[in-house]
Amino acid sequence: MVHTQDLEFAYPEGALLQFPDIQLPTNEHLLILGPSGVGKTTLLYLLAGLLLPKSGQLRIGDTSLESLNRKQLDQFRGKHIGLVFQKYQFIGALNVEENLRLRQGRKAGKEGKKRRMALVNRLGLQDQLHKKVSALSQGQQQRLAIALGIIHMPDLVLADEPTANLDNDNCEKVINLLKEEANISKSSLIIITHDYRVMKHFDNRIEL
Ligand SMILES: Nc1ncnc2c1ncn2[C@@H]1O[C@H](COP(=O)(O)OP(=O)(O)OP(=O)(O)O)[C@@H](O)[C@H]1O
Repeated sequence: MVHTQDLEFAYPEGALLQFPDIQLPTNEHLLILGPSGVGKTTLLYLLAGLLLPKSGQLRIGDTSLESLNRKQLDQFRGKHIGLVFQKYQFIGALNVEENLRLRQGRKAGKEGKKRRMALVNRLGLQDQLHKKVSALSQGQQQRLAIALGIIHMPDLVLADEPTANLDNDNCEKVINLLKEEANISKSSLIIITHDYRVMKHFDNRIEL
């Protein structure tokens, strides 16, 4: 469950950004739409605990993020949140499988391998496992970003502009993959975008 109330943020010398309240039950999906510059990425960073609000409350599951210090926030994010970012979070020196294994952590073991293989199969990346990330096509990198955001079965997946630069066909595919994978992982899903093509895929929407 994601719950925010009266969230406000201001960059140094920037205007005050105020965000509508969010109430998202477990396993549900939410689309946050808005034009460029309105504060979408800032809200996503607040939800991920990467920025701290000026005021307001933010709860994910039973945890109030404002009660955590930096280190606890990092630990909480690593375990409970999955990020699918505009700028991909790959380690270029590693191949696809190594990137995924690193994200899963040391304890993943046999179950982790099963999960990894099932996920890459569903995302059509099974033949790319031993390739360096830089050798993947843009579409493959986009699917790897989804895999990295969800492989650890987080409570909440946050996706920032996942359909940017995609044609209509790939836009549909990426949204469907995100929704399907979130359902399989029993993760709540929040997508932030200025891409109004995505609107029809979500009943639950907030406009900034
Ligand atoms: N690091 C920063 N320092 C100062 N101001 C910033 C910083 N990052 C963003 N801003 C400003 O805060 C506002 C919100 O930015 P944000 O990136 O959250 O918008 P956005 O809706 O995600 O935009 P876009 O769709 O173009 O990515 C904008 O006016 C932006 O110029």
